Amino acid sequence: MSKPVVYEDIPIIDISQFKTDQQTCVQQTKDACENLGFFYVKNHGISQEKIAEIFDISKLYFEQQPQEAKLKYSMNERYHGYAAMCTENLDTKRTNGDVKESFTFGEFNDNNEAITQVLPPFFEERAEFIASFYKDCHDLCLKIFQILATALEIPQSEGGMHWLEERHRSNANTCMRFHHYPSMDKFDSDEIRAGSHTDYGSITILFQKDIGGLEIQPPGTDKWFPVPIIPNHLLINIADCLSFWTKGLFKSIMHRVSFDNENFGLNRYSIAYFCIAGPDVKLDPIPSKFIPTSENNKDEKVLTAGEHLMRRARAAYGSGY
Ligand SMILES: O=C(O)CCC(=O)C(=O)O
Ligand SMILES: [Fe+2]
Repeated sequence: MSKPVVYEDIPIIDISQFKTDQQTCVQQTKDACENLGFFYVKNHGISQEKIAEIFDISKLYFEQQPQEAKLKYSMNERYHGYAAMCTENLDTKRTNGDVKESFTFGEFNDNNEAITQVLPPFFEERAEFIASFYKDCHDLCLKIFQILATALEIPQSEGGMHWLEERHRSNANTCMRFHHYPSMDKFDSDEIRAGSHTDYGSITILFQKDIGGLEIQPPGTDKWFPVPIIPNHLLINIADCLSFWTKGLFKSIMHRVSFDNENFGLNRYSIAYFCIAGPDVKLDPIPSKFIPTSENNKDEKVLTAGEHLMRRARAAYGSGY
């Protein structure tokens, strides 16, 4: 048994080291994925100016667009678009709804056009910038996939360091979500900003700003630990598909966003980039010496990334979408 992890142990990975000291970078990342499934990255290549601008766009949208205009572009059947306050229960055992509103962007084409949804004019006017930010996020995920595939020592003949990238050639299910968690007049411990959940895709990049509240539950515990915001660092977490592909070696752990006595009166904004494999990509084990092989029952149907996503999204949004 590895030692219990606490939040102080959320590792910081300098991903520029993948070029200069690959062994250290790869080993640190592997340990982080096996222990906690959450880590910070620094020298990640996404400019602070762009991050500030994308937060400005998100804030302006939630603050200034009339509710009627938001609702006109409500989530479509692919869960892209606007989701009003309390329409999602990330913890499917809860029914009050998470105290947040969100807007989800699907994929963009090379002309910066959204291809899975019709964008509201407010975002259409800013589509070039939003698409370029989306691409920055994707490029960062591809870098992280190279590190993870290297860590797993996937044989060249099977795809080597490109094994994970290959499975993300289609970005059809990847999405970027703006969150606005509004302030509350009084602290109510029964309410939650985002109920406890694991993420559905491969990895998530989380951009937080100013106001904390994110908490994680280390594997094997029932305790929650706050995740501090570290300036200029991004938070990465392993999501379900990577846990399936590694048969649980990489951890997709429970996290939530809660109210506390200090933050309940403050608006919170965050942005998540959920990098998700192509819809038909199978979630069978990665060929790696670190992952035990078992005799697969040939008749057993292997779940695909798309099936897992739809199953989880349907549970969280109910039949409302
Ligand atoms: O807003 C946050 O900090 C986290 C949100 C989250 O975990 C999610 O939407 O999956
Ligand atoms: Fe999450």
